[in-house]
Amino acid sequence: MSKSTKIPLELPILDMSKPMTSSSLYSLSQACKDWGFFHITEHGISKDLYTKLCTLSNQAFSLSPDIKLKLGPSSSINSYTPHFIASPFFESLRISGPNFSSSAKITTAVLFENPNIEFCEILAEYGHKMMELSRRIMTILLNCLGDGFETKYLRSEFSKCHGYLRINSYTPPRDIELEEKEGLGMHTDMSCITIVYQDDVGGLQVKSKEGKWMDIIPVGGRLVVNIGDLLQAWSNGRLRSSQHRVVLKKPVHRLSLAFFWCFEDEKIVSAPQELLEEGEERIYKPFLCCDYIKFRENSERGRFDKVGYTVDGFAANM
Ligand SMILES: O=C(O)CCC(=O)C(=O)O
Ligand SMILES: [Fe+2]
Repeated sequence: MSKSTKIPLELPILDMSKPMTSSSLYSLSQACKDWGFFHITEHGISKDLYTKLCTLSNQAFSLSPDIKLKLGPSSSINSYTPHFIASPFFESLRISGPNFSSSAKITTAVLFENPNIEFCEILAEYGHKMMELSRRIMTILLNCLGDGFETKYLRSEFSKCHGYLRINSYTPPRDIELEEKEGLGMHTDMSCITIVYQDDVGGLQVKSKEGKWMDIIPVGGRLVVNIGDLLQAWSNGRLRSSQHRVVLKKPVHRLSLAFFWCFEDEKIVSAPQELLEEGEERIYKPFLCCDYIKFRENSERGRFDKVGYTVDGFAANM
């Protein structure tokens, strides 16, 4: 991979402690249409919680491959993605809701022989805070889509959403400075929304409509939010699920925490009639959420990269 030019992207920053004004709603709507990415601050997740979660996660990743492989990909627990699946430089641990604590217990019991109580408590706190944050962000996105949409759709469409956390660890090769490498290939997320904490190493990039890769520069205290395929389909393309990737440029370890907030498996994803302008057709056929997840998960290619394995390839009304 040749060196990519560094093009930082200016995205709106949403202060979660303040009420939305009409101009902040407008700039958020534009960013969701153009990029499907924005930042949030004052989100209620403390630096202390991040520091603890990152330290414990790094301890888990530093264990031997034999121990980590007990968690997956071929074990029934299946909460670990080892190197060489998404990329040679990427490995990942998954903690699932709604009971983050019990998911964390199972995972940490395998890793550390006994459940690591501190790790479990921190993962449960993080999981629950992310669930609440996702709901608050969805409320704002519904307000971007139209007057009264929050009242109409938040409960009826999004109250059964579930979440899971993927802790991503990137280990670049030593000679990385000679040639950049993809730590995580181009993909779209299968979620409604994803909330990402990236450490200060950076490397997350989003693809513009013109096909240029733009850098999402990490800034302390800010989280990245991006729209996933399920919400792109539900909003009839008004909220964009953009292709993104992670590029490794420096010989330093990188950690990220990606929280995915998704519709329940049995939900039929279909854009509400009210969202369609007069004469506008649905761009996606209504589909069962779990059928889409299966379509993506049945192949590692679909899970982590490659165009075609997106909701456009699955349900577009062509
Ligand atoms: O590591 C990152 O910054 C982003 C990870 C990501 O895109 C994902 O896990 O889907
Ligand atoms: Fe992603």
